[in-house]
Amino acid sequence: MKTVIVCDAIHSKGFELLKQEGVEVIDATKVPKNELLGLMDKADVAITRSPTDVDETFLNAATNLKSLVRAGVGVDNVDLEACSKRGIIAMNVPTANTIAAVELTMAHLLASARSLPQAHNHLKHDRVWKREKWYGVELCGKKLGVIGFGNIGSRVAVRAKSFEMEIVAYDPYIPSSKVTDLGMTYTENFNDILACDFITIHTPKNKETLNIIDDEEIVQMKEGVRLINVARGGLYNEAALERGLRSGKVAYAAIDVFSYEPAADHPLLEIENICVTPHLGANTLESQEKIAIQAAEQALAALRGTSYPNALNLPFKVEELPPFVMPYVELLQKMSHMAAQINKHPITSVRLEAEGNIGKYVNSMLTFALVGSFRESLGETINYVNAGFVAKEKGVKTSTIVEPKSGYDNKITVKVTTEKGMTSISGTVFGESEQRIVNINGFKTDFKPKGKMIVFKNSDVPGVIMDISSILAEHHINIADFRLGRDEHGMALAVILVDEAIDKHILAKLNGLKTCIWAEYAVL
Ligand SMILES: NC(=O)C1=CN([C@@H]2O[C@H](COP(=O)(O)OP(=O)(O)OC[C@H]3O[C@@H](n4cnc5c(N)ncnc54)[C@H](O)[C@@H]3O)[C@@H](O)[C@H]2O)C=CC1
Ligand SMILES: O=C(O)CCC(=O)C(=O)O
Repeated sequence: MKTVIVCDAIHSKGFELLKQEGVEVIDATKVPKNELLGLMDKADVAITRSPTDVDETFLNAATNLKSLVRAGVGVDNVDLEACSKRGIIAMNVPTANTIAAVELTMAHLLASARSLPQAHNHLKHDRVWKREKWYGVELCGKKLGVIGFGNIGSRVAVRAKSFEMEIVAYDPYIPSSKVTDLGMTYTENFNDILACDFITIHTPKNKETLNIIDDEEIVQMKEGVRLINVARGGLYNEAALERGLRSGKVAYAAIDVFSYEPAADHPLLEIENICVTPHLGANTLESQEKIAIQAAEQALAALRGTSYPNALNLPFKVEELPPFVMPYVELLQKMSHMAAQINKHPITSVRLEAEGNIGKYVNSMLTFALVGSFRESLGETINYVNAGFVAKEKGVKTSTIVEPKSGYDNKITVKVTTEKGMTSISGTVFGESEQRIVNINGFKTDFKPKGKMIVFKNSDVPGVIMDISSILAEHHINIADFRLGRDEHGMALAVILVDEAIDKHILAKLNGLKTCIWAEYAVL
């Protein structure tokens, strides 16, 4: 039975879904993080949230892990490269908590304009009714700088615009029209953001965005600027923010996320003019239910091996490959697997050549050639995520090239080179999905890449077919199909499809025939 470990709290609907499907579920949501490691080797799939760091320590303990579902958006606490090296497919759940995070940002934006928590505490806890102490500012007519105009940032902007704010958006990775079509200002100049009255950030946390607001930026800001962060701690340098707040340059900060969490002892909590929440961006009932269901569905799909929704570390996006490419991809993996079976030596290079429209997709397709080539020696441990890493680690050279057409609308050729030489196999697809291997090592052929087959290279002299068939008959091996290709140098190459498996003794007898150059066996 397959096992899913749930490392952090998710809505009960997620647990129900997993249990309905009959998988073993380990509920580790209340297990301390140091004890969690002791359970990780049991899991095929793990579901995590922000409290669980998926780092080398976690992954070293997760010896059986095939997939990981981060039940949320941000993957700054998931070591994607370490996952890829281990062949672990990492997925996130990118949109289920968008509205929850957007609405919390709006709450923080309003709180920051009116010092809501401070006014609340003054009345409720200090029992002081002092209206003159709590003068705020209006959002209407003010400029809101939005850094990162993705799912959350763009929706915050739309809501803020309805409060009659003027929106200035900075996001170098989107077309400007995404902003301007909404009647907002797009800028490539970060200084335009620094000139705003309110600034909110909605980018991932990475090398580029860490400390994107630091002392230098705060110096350039307006006196009395208000800063909101519902994305990740550290995007605003926390020490710089503290200095800005203490000096009064920053009038107010509203912060949901911290560079370390839990952050109950964080220095920012000592500051008066700040509104803080303990990473509540995703914490609405609606969002938690949606995330848990989607995370469970993704975990189940991964367990079935049928799909990997929102996979983050596949070297290609399956959904971006047009349907006509899919049979080629499958054919390529089979051809590469065949090449590795008939040339069973350490692989030194894998080259993919393509003719026709299929040529546009050679780079994505290379992964499938690598998986096929390594399948023989590495079995199921090789997959689409780690194939590139394995090739690099083994020093296997890879290349792709688009060639002019040579008679087929589309043709792919994989050339697998080992210490003993190169094996070249070409294939094409007839109609929508009829896969055919059409050439092996320069010998024309035509057969479906399926079943048990002997590949036999020989001197093109009379009697060879009889010699082969009598050895096979002697061992009660039925021939299902026989395809012969000949060249102009007196050589021939036969692909003999057989009904029964060929063992090494039969193969040795075939190789012992006087006319045989070599004979190999492959199963597809
Ligand atoms: N507080 C919380 O509980 C939550 C926090 N988050 C955080 O919010 C972040 C944003 O989430 P979404 O909007 O869903 O992600 P998204 O991927 O839809 O949007 C991110 C945007 O940031 C932009 N971006 C990337 N690098 C940038 C840079 N250097 N400068 C400016 N823009 C840049 C991207 O182009 C993209 O448009 C997540 O990465 C996550 O860390 C998300 C959900 C809940
Ligand atoms: O609830 C969580 O795990 C945090 C949500 C979050 O920060 C995210 O989705 O990026």
